[in-house]
Amino acid sequence: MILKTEQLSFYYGNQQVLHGIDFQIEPGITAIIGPNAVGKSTLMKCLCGILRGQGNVRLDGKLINAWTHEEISRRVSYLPQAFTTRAVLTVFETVLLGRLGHLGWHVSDEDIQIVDRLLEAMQLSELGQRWLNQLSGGQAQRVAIAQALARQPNVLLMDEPTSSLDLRQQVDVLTFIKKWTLENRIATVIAIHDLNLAAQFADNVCMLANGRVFGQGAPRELLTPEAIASVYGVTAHIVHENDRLFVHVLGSL
Ligand SMILES: Nc1ncnc2c1ncn2[C@@H]1O[C@H](COP(=O)(O)OP(=O)(O)OP(=O)(O)O)[C@@H](O)[C@H]1O
Repeated sequence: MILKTEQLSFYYGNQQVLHGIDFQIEPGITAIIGPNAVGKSTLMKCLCGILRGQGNVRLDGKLINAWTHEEISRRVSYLPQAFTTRAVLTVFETVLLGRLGHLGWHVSDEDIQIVDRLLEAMQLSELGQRWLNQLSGGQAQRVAIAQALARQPNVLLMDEPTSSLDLRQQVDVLTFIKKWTLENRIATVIAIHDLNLAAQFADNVCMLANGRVFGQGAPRELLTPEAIASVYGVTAHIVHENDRLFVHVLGSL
């Protein structure tokens, strides 16, 4: 177990958003799914210590409050839903910034190799010298993902990392994130709306409803018509084909 919550609750003022969440993250990919405003981003922010709720969050068994900010940021990389920066930087420099925690007196060959590999994987090699403010939404999102990976964390938290990407990019980027997760034996948590992508790439799914964990388990166990109806209020048909699971949404209940 790398990251764990015990009876985690969170309030914004008087509004309780998370209600006693017990959630465990193992190496591999965990998808957090659930309707709008259910608390996915809030949970992600609690997992990396940006927000502090009631109950416990444990990183490598130790309470998150007991780690310093630097210690957390060396282990956990968090990619927020909206990546905005006014910094005047090129694409290459922005991804290299992800190496900040690793840099010694100078930028090593290894740092450059990692940045080059990530730029290539995110199909950004041609754009290395482009200014950040000259990118499309999808390109900027891939720069943010490359920077998060460049930090080489033990835990990678990504809030809707494919929301601006076209169909091909969604698949290519998630395929690379999965490969990176396995290669580095890390735990990657992805908040995502697309249930088909969650089924395709996640080893584990955590389904939230009303600020609570509705269920956690393998996509096949969790993504049933009954669960989808109960959590999203839609009727869905599930098809199993060539070891893959497909969710067809038929309509609102
Ligand atoms: N800074 C804040 N102050 C007050 N309320 C907030 C704040 N951030 C989020 N909320 C509220 O908390 C609830 C959960 O928001 P959160 O962003 O965690 O949901 P989400 O599941 O990530 O939603 P979405 O799928 O729409 O991105 C919502 O009702 C939201 O309006």
